[in-house]
Amino acid sequence: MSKALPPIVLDHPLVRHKLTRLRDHNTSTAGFRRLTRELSLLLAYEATRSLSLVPRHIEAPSGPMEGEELDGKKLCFVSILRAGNGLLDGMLDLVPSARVGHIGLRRDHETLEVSEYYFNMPSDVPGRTCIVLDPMLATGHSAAAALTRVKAAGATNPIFACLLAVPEGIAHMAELHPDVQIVTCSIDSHLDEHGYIVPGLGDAGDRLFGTR
Ligand SMILES: O=P(O)(O)OC[C@H]1O[C@H](OP(=O)(O)OP(=O)(O)O)[C@H](O)[C@@H]1O
Ligand SMILES: O=c1cc[nH]c(=O)[nH]1
Ligand SMILES: [Mg+2]
Repeated sequence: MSKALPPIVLDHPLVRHKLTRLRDHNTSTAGFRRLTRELSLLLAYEATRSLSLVPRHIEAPSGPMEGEELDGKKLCFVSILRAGNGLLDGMLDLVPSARVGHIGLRRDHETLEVSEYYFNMPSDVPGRTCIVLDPMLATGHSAAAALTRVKAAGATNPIFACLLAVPEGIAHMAELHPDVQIVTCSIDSHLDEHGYIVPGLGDAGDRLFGTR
């Protein structure tokens, strides 16, 4: 089997500070949303590091110069519903021209298997770099299912960006998608008996949308 790409972990004081506030169960719904948006902007900065550039000639105030611009088609962010939507605004703050796809995946609380209830991608995915978004990489079933769909739609070199990952989810992705670069703000300790990340931040969707 091919060797999986090692995950990239953001090691920055701002990320660690904001992540601690995010994990705090006293943080309000509004605070959780704001912190998720801020963290996703920092995540976008790292997740887009490998994008390629082409030369671009411009007239600077001091005269002509060879600058650079992003190569190829516009980026596509793919949100895994619901909680992936919490990462979208920060990503779009940094890359406003990106296209957006959505994949609805529901995790069964007993079996931890996922089922798809929605799929909507831009029509011209082939040749686009897709960054799949979900705050949580727990068992990895949701991320792996989403990556399978995004690859089938023709995405080139897809990337997976999350706030928290655990070794179990990273191993599942390494088995099924060793070519996918994972970018995360933290690798937490383990999963509990209900498939929740420890220490984690609770249920990301519920905290973002105030549903529990
Ligand atoms: O790695 P996994 O074990 O698959 O778990 C991670 C998934 O669980 C959560 O979604 P959930 O099913 O709770 O849906 P929600 O976003 O609608 O709350 C989370 O947002 C991920 O999509
Ligand atoms: O800890 C977890 C695991 C899966 N989904 C969440 O929202 N939180
Ligand atoms: Mg949830």
